[in-house]
Amino acid sequence: MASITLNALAHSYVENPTKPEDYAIREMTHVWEQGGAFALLGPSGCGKSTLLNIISGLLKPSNGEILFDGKRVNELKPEERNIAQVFQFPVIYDTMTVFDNLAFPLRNIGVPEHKIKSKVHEVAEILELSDQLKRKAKGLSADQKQKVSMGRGLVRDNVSAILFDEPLTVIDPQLKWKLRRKLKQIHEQFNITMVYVTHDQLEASTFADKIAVMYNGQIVQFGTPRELFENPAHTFVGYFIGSPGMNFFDVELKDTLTFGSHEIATSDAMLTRLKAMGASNIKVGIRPEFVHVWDGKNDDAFPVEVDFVEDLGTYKILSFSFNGQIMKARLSEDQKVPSGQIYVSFPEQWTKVYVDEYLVDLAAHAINNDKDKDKETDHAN
Ligand SMILES: Nc1ncnc2c1ncn2[C@@H]1O[C@H](COP(=O)(O)OP(=O)(O)OP(=O)(O)O)[C@@H](O)[C@H]1O
Repeated sequence: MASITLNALAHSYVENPTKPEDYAIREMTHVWEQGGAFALLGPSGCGKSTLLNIISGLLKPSNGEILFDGKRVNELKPEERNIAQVFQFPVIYDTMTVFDNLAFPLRNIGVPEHKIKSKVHEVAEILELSDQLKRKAKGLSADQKQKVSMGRGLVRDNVSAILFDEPLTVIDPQLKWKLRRKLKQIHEQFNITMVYVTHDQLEASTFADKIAVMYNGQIVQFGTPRELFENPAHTFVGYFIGSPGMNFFDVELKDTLTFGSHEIATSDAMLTRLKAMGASNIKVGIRPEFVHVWDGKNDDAFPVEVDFVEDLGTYKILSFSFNGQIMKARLSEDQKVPSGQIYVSFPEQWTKVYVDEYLVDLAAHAINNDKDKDKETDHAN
């Protein structure tokens, strides 16, 4: 087991990178703590595989360091890093038996045959492969093959971490949840640091305790599934997490925040902060789940026009036009289906403000200010 630290890490596939867009990984410092179950979540092309390959040693980063338990491993070859990697497509030897496939990494490093036998049986038991050990791998189903791939990582005692790169891509949907549960169980049993790469928010949140959301070569937020949902640190997180994603609209900072002729309720502390920042490019975000749809007329709410209502079985998604922009609200099953002009409001607690796409987090700002004050007091003493 190991903690994995990325220290001022950056990577470009371009020979002489000059601008941020030249980098597949933009400079980042990040820690995956020892023994955690993590997900790296982001859309295609955001840099997930590049980052995994750098950690496992298949790719040398252009800048920065990778540390396992605080020790630099940049110069170590993949086989010296004790990292197991499970890819989208199972990497196994079709002509070998399941037993021999699982034994392969141990035979490679000269482990005695009696130890191999007990380890292979132990891992096969956990993966529910015991009755397949004598079979040739060729005849296995895709999910069984992927389990063998995982098993090849788990047989080694000295594995520091297991990296999963979209491991369920080739698995039938009805078997996915089974394998996901297996992975979770393996994590609990082995207490190994696991990093699970995916573009699927459901896979990420069912597997991981903490998710790193990646966008344009950067980790824009690292938090629990709940934190990502309730307090997206970047507009991309709001948009990417949730179904449908967060509503965003551009607002202007005057005496208050305005959207067209509408005033958007926000605290005085927020207005003071935005003015102090000299903020322009301001967006307000609210999740469809938190938009309040009133049953009747309400003078304190915004009049909006219903566009259409989508019935998704246990809930409905209401699309409405507010100041010419289409937004969404989630209605529960028993809520009245509205039409025509209706009234909606945005509870202040769930109305988030973003400047240049990043959340203006007053709570974090207050903590940092307190820390700065403590430092000043320390210096004064
Ligand atoms: N070998 C390569 N040479 C040049 N550019 C590359 C190479 N591999 C990846 N890239 C580029 O680096 C960026 C990040 O790619 P990467 O494969 O790491 O993203 P990803 O998030 O894993 O995407 P996907 O889910 O599609 O695999 C992309 O713009 C991609 O085109």
